[in-house]
Amino acid sequence: MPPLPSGRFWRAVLLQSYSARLLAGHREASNGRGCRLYPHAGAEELRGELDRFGGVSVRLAQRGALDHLDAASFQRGLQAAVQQWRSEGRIAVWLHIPILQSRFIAPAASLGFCFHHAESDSSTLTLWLGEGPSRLPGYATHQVGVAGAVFDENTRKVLVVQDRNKLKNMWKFPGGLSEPGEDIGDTAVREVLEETGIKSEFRSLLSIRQQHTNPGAFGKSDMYIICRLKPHSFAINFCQHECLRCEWMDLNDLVKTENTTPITSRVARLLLYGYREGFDKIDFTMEELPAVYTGLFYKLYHKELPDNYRTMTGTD
Ligand SMILES: NC(=O)C1=CN([C@@H]2O[C@H](COP(=O)(O)OP(=O)(O)OC[C@H]3O[C@@H](n4cnc5c(N)ncnc54)[C@H](O)[C@@H]3O)[C@@H](O)[C@H]2O)C=CC1
Ligand SMILES: [Mg+2]
Repeated sequence: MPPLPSGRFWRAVLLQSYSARLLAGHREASNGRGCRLYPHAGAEELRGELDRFGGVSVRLAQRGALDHLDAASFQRGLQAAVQQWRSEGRIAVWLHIPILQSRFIAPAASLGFCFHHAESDSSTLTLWLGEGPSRLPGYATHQVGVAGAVFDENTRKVLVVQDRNKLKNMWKFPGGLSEPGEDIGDTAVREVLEETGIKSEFRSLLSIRQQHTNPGAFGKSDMYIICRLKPHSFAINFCQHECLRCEWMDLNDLVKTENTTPITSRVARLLLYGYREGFDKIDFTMEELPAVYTGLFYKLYHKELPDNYRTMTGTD
């Protein structure tokens, strides 16, 4: 074995393979204390960083040092590293594995690592090292679907579709799954356009349904949000892949029909109430506000109130 670095460097790691040896190191990272795996003989460097909770995050390289490392050597090296992290009081290890290095998943799992999540090109495994049960947060728990109730106040008609791939042909509002980073209102407007060809504008949020272990959500929970939209065009050109039928239906007819889903029926009644009594009675409107994180903004949805609520300081 070659001489090991001393001082702040760790004393022992070792991933040994035909051509690569990796040495786990310890150093001051630019943003605080960090951990680092140092390769030998030109193999690519692997880094780990400490997070603010006392966990260590290791990102395996997409290519390079690990290409020639076999699973057994990786497992020995990881085991030594875990022992070191444990002795240093680290509370957890986050191991990010690019999809092309997936052969290291099984050896990590045999050391107690579990999947935390996977994206299209990588998976993230975790190992809890702290006391008691793991306090690491889970990954995404819900999918978000958004529908648009496009209501034309002039004709009292609302836009409805029937899905093509359903066992029962029920009327519902056009909608679909939100994309990462997409605002709720933008999803509603986009899905309505894609499914029906109708252009529209976001007005308010009407209802949120939360349903668990949804079969269409890969066993996760489903948030189904219905927005009120105002139409900007009226000529229907619906998506043949997703929809069987699409039409402008009188709101009274949608309220009365049995050929609809319970939630569509309920929201149709909500719309009718808003139409009669004023939409301010049913609308959750949106306001964009600056987040505590510099440069970021968020959308806040709540019932519209008289302006003086913004400056109220107490109950008097
Ligand atoms: N109660 C209601 O009125 C209904 C509410 N929803 C809600 O709408 C949201 C999802 O909307 P969607 O219109 O379903 O999403 P979407 O508009 O994003 O469309 C999903 C597309 O993926 C396709 N697809 C789904 N699973 C597939 C698979 N395994 N293989 C191949 N293609 C597949 C579908 O045919 C469809 O074309 C959810 O939040 C759900 O709860 C959906 C249907 C009815
Ligand atoms: Mg859809």
